[in-house]
Amino acid sequence: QRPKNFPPGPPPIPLFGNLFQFTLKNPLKDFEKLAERYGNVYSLYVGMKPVVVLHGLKVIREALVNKAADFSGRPQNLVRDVTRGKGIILADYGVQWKEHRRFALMTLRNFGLGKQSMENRILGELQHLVARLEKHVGSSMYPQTLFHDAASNIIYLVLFGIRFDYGDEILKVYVRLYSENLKLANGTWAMIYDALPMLRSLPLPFKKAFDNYSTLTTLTINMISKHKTTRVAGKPRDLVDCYLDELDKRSSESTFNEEQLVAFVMNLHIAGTDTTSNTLLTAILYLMIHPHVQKRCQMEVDKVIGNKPQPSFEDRHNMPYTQAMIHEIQRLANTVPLSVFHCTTKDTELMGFTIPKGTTIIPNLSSVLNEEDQWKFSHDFNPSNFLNEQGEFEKPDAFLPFSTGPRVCLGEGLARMELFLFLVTLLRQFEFVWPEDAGEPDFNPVFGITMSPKPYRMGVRLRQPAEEM
Ligand code: HEM
Repeated sequence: QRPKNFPPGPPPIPLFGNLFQFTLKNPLKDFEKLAERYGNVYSLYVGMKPVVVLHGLKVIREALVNKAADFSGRPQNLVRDVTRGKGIILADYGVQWKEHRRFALMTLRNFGLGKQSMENRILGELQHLVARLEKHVGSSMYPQTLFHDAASNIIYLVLFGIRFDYGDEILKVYVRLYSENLKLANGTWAMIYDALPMLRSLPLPFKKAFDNYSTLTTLTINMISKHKTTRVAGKPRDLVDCYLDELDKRSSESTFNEEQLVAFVMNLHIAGTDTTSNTLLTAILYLMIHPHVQKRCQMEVDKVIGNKPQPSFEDRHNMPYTQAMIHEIQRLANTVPLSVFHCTTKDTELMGFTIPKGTTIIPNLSSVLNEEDQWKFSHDFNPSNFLNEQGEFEKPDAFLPFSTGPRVCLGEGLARMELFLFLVTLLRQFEFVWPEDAGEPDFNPVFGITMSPKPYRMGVRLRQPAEEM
């Protein structure tokens, strides 16, 4: 029985709710169909638990922005149990979250979003990436691991000021465990965990998420301990040093403590690796299949960067087409399609429906990124979605890959800087081609909390700047 005046939805079956109505391989189409049938605010049952899905820009903005205080909690589920609500991503909408979010934003800013240091860390990593790609010039390679490693290194450079060699064994463990947990978190077993609490103590595959997290915690604690041995209080080199300085300043009642630091570090690593690298992988896939878009970006890159040794983030203001291409990639990559789930913090109302406190809310960001009346070309890959009639870069309101409201992605600034500097640097030096023997490209992504393109090979060629061609 749905609560009184609750959003409508398909009838659930006892115990399992609406679980069997979804193609677990990719439920996004099912979400689409349900919105057509029940409207832009509808409900589902995951087991016995009601969940409300928000579809389209208008509804998502109404909840996450206009009624932010009511809709910015995080629900109780597998991921939350694994992390015990520590850190930022899954913290309740309360003091711990607020203090850590404010600290993270401020520190990321001071370390150089808009200033030099962050940019230098990214550009430094890119030199390693370029050197590695040069080894593959004239042949083809699978870029997945390399891009993951590079994105992970950037977060590590921000957190600890260190990087791992590509293919490093510890890095492999990190990336594997994080990726496994991300896939587990959105898969069948996570739903079964949520739906059927009586199964939670059994040795079923969701136990792996707890084991993985425990290994990651130990690795992170070791990293922090090692970092402390070279730290000078009051002279921060990176984000972890800043946190330790903050710990020295705060009283014992503060929400800042060592356990939080471990979760905080892991949060930023997990949130910043798969998201950025999967977006980059999507970019290269589309650019290989649309060589005219690749070429047009390269012409713009050559014109604006000229003989400068490296691009800078400021250059984006003179590169409307490349900016449009990157945003269009983010729209289609749909990297975090269902956002991170929210939860109501009190009994509330939305679009005339009543939603009780503690209800899980799924903001379907995918529905906004593909919403027909919001985009000139909602179904195609077309950078013109982000260009006005004068060819200037323009960002429609429905560009929400980072979500919106107080929980909006905390790493948006860093991610945007990474995507720009990565793609401009790579397109400047290389041409990427779809290998002749690679068959038909598959644009259907692998579904998860973060979506990734299916593994593919990319052909790497060295290129000459346009004026020399
Ligand atoms: C293309 C790259 C990225 C995309 C598409 C992306 C997307 C998102 C989305 C959709 C959310 C959920 C927002 C919500 O709950 O409404 C989120 C949250 C978050 N992201 Fe990102 N993200 C990206 C990169 C990053 C990076 C590089 C970092 C690390 C610095 C990061 C850190 C976070 C954190 C800490 C949160 C939780 C915020 C909170 O709960 O207050 N993200 N991100």
